[in-house]
Amino acid sequence: MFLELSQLEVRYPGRARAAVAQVSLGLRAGDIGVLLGPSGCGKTSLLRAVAGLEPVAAGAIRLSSRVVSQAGRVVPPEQRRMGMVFQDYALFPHLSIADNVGFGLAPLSREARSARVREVLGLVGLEDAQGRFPHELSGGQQQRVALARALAPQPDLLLLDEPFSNLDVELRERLAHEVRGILKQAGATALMVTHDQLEAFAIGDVIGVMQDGALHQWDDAYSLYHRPSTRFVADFIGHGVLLPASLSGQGEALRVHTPLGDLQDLSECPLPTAYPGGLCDVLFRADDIVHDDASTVKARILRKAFRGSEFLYTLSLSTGETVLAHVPSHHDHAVGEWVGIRPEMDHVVTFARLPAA
Ligand SMILES: Nc1ncnc2c1ncn2[C@@H]1O[C@H](COP(=O)(O)OP(=O)(O)OP(=O)(O)O)[C@@H](O)[C@H]1O
Repeated sequence: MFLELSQLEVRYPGRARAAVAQVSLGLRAGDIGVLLGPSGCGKTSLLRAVAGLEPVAAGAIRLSSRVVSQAGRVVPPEQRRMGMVFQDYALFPHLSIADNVGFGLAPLSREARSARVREVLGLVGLEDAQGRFPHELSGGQQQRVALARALAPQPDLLLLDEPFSNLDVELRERLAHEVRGILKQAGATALMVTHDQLEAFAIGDVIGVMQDGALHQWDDAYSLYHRPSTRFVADFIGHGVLLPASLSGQGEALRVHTPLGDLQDLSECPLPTAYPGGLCDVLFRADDIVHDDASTVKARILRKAFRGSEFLYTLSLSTGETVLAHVPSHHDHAVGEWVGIRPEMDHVVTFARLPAA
């Protein structure tokens, strides 16, 4: 692993709870990692610790197997060969784009510096902007300049702190895709913080979901969505609900009884002995529920949200539970109508029931 965090803990004076608690993860060279989570979950504290801007209370941060942070010892940021991109671009307003990008290249000769500036501005698609000033560029262009400036000295690791949060929602996801392309072309290893899951999915090879300082899962986007390892991840990523279910039998006779009927495809399903009395909760994603007029399971439409090619229906079952379903938008039913639905899932994701409150 290029970047390795082991049992990392970050604490602030006077705060009883750790801002980052026992986080372990590894990022391979050339990979883009993303830390995702709600406000206050500790992602910025973790990024700042990796940058060397925050001391660590316990555990260690290693870069290329060398310890750069542990309790009582922090290699300063300037000795870590890292680049940083912040949400506010932090460009120098009185310097031209070329001078902004060349700022960290002082040790190079004038020729080498301007060649490198041209090269990285080419990488971010702004080779023609060299002589312009930051205020003459759009927000998205300024952020690409900030990226070029961070990449210019060829850092070992690039850290990005909510780099798109000052941009329009539509621009964010597009820029995230573009930045991914740029980082891959530069062969950069990067760690980014965001609270926006579409951004995280667009840019990350591996994504960590954090809550209350803890890292719940460090995985690719597909696994976070389809194989969430905790209830929090299941709830935080994508649309879905957890419904009470019971497991019975084993082998071919293994059954999952749910309010939507018995589930057929049981790959990855634990045995009934995994839960007391075989009672558990099962995750139903909106795309696990198919609209089927022939189905005996009926649900009433509570709400519907138009998403272009599909509707996101919120449905109430006759048993009282609420489920979500993505339905192609040519099936345009009215709120209050009863429609047939059936589950269609690739695999079953189960969690232990929460103790009754
Ligand atoms: N300098 C500080 N001093 C004391 N407590 C802090 C400090 N910085 C952050 N915290 C606390 O540490 C916890 C984690 O904060 P952090 O900024 O890392 O979260 P975050 O996930 O990045 O949130 P956001 O998305 O809102 O920036 C929070 O409870 C926060 O109040």
